[in-house]
Amino acid sequence: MTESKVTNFIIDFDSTFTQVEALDVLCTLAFQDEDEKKVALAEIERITNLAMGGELSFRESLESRLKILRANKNHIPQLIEKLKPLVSKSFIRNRDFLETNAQNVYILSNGFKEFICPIVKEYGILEDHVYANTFEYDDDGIIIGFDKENILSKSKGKPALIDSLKLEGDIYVIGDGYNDYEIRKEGKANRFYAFTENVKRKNVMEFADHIAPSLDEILYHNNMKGALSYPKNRIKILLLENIHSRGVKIVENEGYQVEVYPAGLTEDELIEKIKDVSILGIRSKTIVTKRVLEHANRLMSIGAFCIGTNQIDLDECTKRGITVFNAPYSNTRSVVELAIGEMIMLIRNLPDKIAKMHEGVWDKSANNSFEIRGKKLGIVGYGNIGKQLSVLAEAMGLQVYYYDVDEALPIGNVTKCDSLNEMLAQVDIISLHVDGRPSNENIISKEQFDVMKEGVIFMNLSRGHVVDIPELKKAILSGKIAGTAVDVFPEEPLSNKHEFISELRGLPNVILTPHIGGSTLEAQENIAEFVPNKIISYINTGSTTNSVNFPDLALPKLQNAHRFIHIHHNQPGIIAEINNILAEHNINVLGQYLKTNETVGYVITDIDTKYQKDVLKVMKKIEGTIRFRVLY
Ligand SMILES: NC(=O)c1ccc[n+]([C@@H]2O[C@H](COP(=O)([O-])OP(=O)(O)OC[C@H]3O[C@@H](n4cnc5c(N)ncnc54)[C@H](O)[C@@H]3O)[C@@H](O)[C@H]2O)c1
Ligand SMILES: O=C(O)CC[C@@H](O)C(=O)O
Repeated sequence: MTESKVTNFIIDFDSTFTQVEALDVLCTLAFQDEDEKKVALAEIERITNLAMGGELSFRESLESRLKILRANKNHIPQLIEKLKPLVSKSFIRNRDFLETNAQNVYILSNGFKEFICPIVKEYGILEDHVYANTFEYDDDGIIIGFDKENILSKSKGKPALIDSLKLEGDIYVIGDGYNDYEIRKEGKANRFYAFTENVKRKNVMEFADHIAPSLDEILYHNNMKGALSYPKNRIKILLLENIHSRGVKIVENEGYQVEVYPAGLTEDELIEKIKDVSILGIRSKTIVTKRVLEHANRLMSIGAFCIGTNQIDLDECTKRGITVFNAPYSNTRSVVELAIGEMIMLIRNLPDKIAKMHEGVWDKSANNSFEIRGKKLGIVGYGNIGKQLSVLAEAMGLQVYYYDVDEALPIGNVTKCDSLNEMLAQVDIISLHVDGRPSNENIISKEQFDVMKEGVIFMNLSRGHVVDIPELKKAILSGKIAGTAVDVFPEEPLSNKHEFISELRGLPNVILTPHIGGSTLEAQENIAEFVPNKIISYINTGSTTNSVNFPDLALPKLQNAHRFIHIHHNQPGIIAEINNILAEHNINVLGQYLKTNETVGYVITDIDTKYQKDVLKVMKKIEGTIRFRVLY
């Protein structure tokens, strides 16, 4: 029989087991007056940080803090109730681990047993494994000090206490403070994990054997079974192009390692960055090419924080088992509002009138100024935006015509056209809302401009490459087009610092906008909520609902089961092989879900939690496997 090696975990309480410093919370209870509370809190925090950073002896800090506090016995039960929901998230998640390993888990704190014991007890931690100080009270129950004989009330108390315990096996310390590191420094522990889930102290992290943003990370690092199959902090997410802070918050709260960059990246820059990235978030500027994907060994998912996904090589993503999500509806209204505003501006000749006013020219006249009411609007691309525009335009008295390559049922009284040219020939205002598929390059070129009516208003808020720009310029200069609004361009600057170069600059009655059709705060916030939630759901459950390139599978929450997620090339026989392997390993299947598209098969199998782990290797080796992962 092989002897199992014992590992003892020595866990700090304040800001490690719980998210907060208990004495700070006690302070908020002890002071009724808000101003007094503020001053006291700031002072207590200052002293705590000095001690945690190793700049003040622990005893001095404790004495000063208790003096400021003036708390009493009656505050302790209230404090316990306040602290209970503030246990660190990863400790709450890993209650099973703490309970199962109670014999080797110790709390070692310079805090006080009176509030620590009732809290950690709920996580299976044994009362005689809690080492901490105790309060001293006066006759009125006011806290006046602490037991000065307790080794933990003294400087370097933690290493001395560990020494006195004479524990067998390895000693791993988990804490956020310098005094936790001191145990390792004094040679009384084999390893020190700087715990950063709640606070990050530079001068503690620099001494750590390992920085642990969660308890999950520590368990994973030690090959121990925790609540998560993979610690979230190991999942790196790169968010480019100034994604709204709401989205950044959501992924940070999920525990991912997040890097944010305000602009797009060039192909080479992205290749450099993508190597250790598991999730990439972009908007319309960053082009995700096959070459980029060849360097993206860890990439699981891409979030397009917009509608268009033409900037991503979707086929290559699918072949590599990378899911892509977008926000198909969040900014549609913003685009429609801009289109309505611009058609009014253009038909009234406002861009030129406004420019003249800024030059001091008062040009009051009705010449070439019209209402949009009663005019014919032609919409190219009757999708989500095109349809919404048609509804608003009709409500404003326009007669709406549309042309779409796909069968699209008309809404309201709009007129469907059978060909693009047929529509272009009869309308007064043209608005493009097609998607960015490569075959849409220059769908509006000389031939199309030629069939348009004289003095037409022309707008493109879809994608830059769909319009032949030199031909557009000719049509503007010839007077064929009376007003133009362009929001999207074949070449767009990578960031706000780069110059916008276009031959459309300086032309008459032309509105040029920097691809802001969807750039309203409402839209950006909606997108920043929608996309991360889709990705998180994919990572946590395997659900691919609304994915742009993957078979659509909405999966139930995982309960008392492990989930095998198998992505493979769509070829015959794989599902049979998966099931043969499961049968050979005597695995009890609780549920199975399968969907395929032309490129990949996506099979989810929920199984009983007890199984021989060697099946994992066998599953990965099935011929045609692209990716395999397990969730629990
Ligand atoms: N300017 C911006 O900031 C901004 C904001 C959001 C969306 N967009 C762009 O607007 C466009 C439309 O968005 P959506 O959400 O309505 O997309 P959508 O996919 O819902 O609709 C596009 C429609 O265009 C049709 N279509 C494609 N090619 C066509 C062609 N050659 N001729 C006629 N019809 C064609 C499709 O069949 C579809 O019905 C997309 O290109 C999107 O990227 C731009
Ligand atoms: O915000 C962006 O960069 C892109 C907006 C728009 O083109 C979209 O596709 O949604």
